[in-house]
Amino acid sequence: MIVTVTANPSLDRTVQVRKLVRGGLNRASSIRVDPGGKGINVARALALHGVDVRAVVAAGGIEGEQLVALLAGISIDVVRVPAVGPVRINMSVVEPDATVTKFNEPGALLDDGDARALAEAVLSGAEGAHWVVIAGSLPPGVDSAYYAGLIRMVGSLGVPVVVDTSGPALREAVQAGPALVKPNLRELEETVGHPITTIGDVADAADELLELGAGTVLASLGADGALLRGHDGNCYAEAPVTAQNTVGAGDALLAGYLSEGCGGLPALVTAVAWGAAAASLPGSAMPQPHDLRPDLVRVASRVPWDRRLHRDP
Ligand SMILES: Nc1ncnc2c1ncn2[C@@H]1O[C@H](COP(=O)(O)OP(=O)(O)OP(=O)(O)O)[C@@H](O)[C@H]1O
Ligand SMILES: O=P(O)(O)OC[C@@]1(O)O[C@H](CO)[C@@H](O)[C@@H]1O
Repeated sequence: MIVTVTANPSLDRTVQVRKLVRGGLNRASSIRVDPGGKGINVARALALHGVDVRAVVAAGGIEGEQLVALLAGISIDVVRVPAVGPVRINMSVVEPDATVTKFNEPGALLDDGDARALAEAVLSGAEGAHWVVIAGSLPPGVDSAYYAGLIRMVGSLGVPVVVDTSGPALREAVQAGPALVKPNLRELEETVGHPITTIGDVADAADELLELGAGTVLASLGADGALLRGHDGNCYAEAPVTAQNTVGAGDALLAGYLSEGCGGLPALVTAVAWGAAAASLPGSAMPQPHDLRPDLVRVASRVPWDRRLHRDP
């Protein structure tokens, strides 16, 4: 069983427009709502592939009820900690050329009692789990050391932890020694404090995370695929697809990696297939088995260290 933790979930509202007019009236031609937040997305992707998964989520208000209702059709054991504040709504505006403009709310204040209840809900069901996945931002009111503390507590149960977060919480979480960390390019740059332009730069930044305390680094590079770097080596893979909406692709990548229990290159190949499939789907839809195109995944026999990265804004 895999346990995911989402301290700051969301309802992901995706609005399609014909043209985005800044300062003007934008009429939507279609909308969709997905249950969101990184840990929730990892759980959705795993459940769609038959993996036994529990999602522990702090979810208050009627938006929290809606979030749980949206998850009802998927085989996830949802453990809801009824937080005081309502679940946020994150909006993506999509233009016909697939440009996505995303607005993430900070989320409602999570008070000390809620944060403690969330940690207790994680710990009470973590023993014997294959992984605990801590993913997404921290909501207002929660100390940046919260994830680091949770990693240490879960680690003391002998359960490996993966973390995917951002800002000061990411650096502190890495120092707590998670088995795996999944940064994207922006998160790598903010953690090491300098720009990254090539795959070689990604490897150097990943080395800094390994030195800080991470067991392995799965760096997601958008259209450039992903680099897996550990103390005993590295591998690189990518899959060219026509992207429709990349929101949640990093969560699908991570879920794919975890679904291959053995790690290493086979897990990276699965991860990239799941990430590319998510990027080619609308909204923050997670891929199902029939969406996957493993035939598109290219594994580099030699990592192209000097290759310059495509960058999203
Ligand atoms: N345009 C694309 N073409 C092909 N594959 C893509 C594209 N965008 C993303 N991917 C795949 O999805 C993975 C995750 O993408 P990315 O690095 O953008 O994640 P992320 O920033 O963590 O996303 P999110 O936070 O929205 O989940 C990449 O490693 C890659 O395998
Ligand atoms: O604000 P955070 O917690 O960093 O990210 C939240 C979020 O952007 O991440 C998911 C995609 O990875 C979305 O479902 C959600 O809207």
